[in-house]
Amino acid sequence: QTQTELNTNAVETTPDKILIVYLTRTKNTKAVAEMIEAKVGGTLLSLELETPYPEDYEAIVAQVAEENETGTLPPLKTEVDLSQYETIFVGFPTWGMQLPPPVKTFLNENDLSGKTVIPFNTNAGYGVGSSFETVNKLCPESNILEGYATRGGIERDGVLFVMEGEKEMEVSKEVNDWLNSLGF
Ligand SMILES: Cc1cc2nc3c(=O)[nH]c(=O)nc-3n(C[C@H](O)[C@H](O)[C@H](O)COP(=O)(O)O)c2cc1C
Repeated sequence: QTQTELNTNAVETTPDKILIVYLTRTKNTKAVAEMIEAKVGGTLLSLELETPYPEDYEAIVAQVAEENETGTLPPLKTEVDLSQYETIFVGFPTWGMQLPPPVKTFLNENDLSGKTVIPFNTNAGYGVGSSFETVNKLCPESNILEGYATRGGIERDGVLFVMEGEKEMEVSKEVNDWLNSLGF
């Protein structure tokens, strides 16, 4: 193989042009974000709300359901200038089988057109729901690459952070394989 052929699948970017933005509550998605950063470099950015969600699980579930129903986009405290970034990883938990409202806010108020967008997700075992589809919809002019999802916590059952020990090793390997398959 020639050098050109070897590189056909390579994502042509440098760490200073990579942003890893994520929403997290119990830090599972954050752990995946850090694994991505360990492999490709880039800048980590946690999405924070102007008004944080309630600590109580039932209360946040109710509030998110209400926001999803009414299409409310909760204002973010986090502001970022995306102009220097070419590749944007967007990480989030599944909430109510959807993309969490703060991530909808982020994708709504920032222009990601012409950029490469790569979603990643943790969930309680019910999958990504409509979240990846919604990323596609909210980034119509972006080059969206295959996402990654894994099982995280099950807060409903009191299972919060799980990215340690064997699980952490397993996810870390999967994340590496996924990033390799994308050409990183
Ligand atoms: C408000 C809320 C709604 C959730 N809805 C779902 C869901 O619909 N499906 C699912 O599999 N997990 C659901 N979960 C569980 C989270 O997706 C899972 O615990 C995830 O790993 C949390 O990521 P984090 O630790 O980065 O916050 C929900 C969690 C919360 C707090």
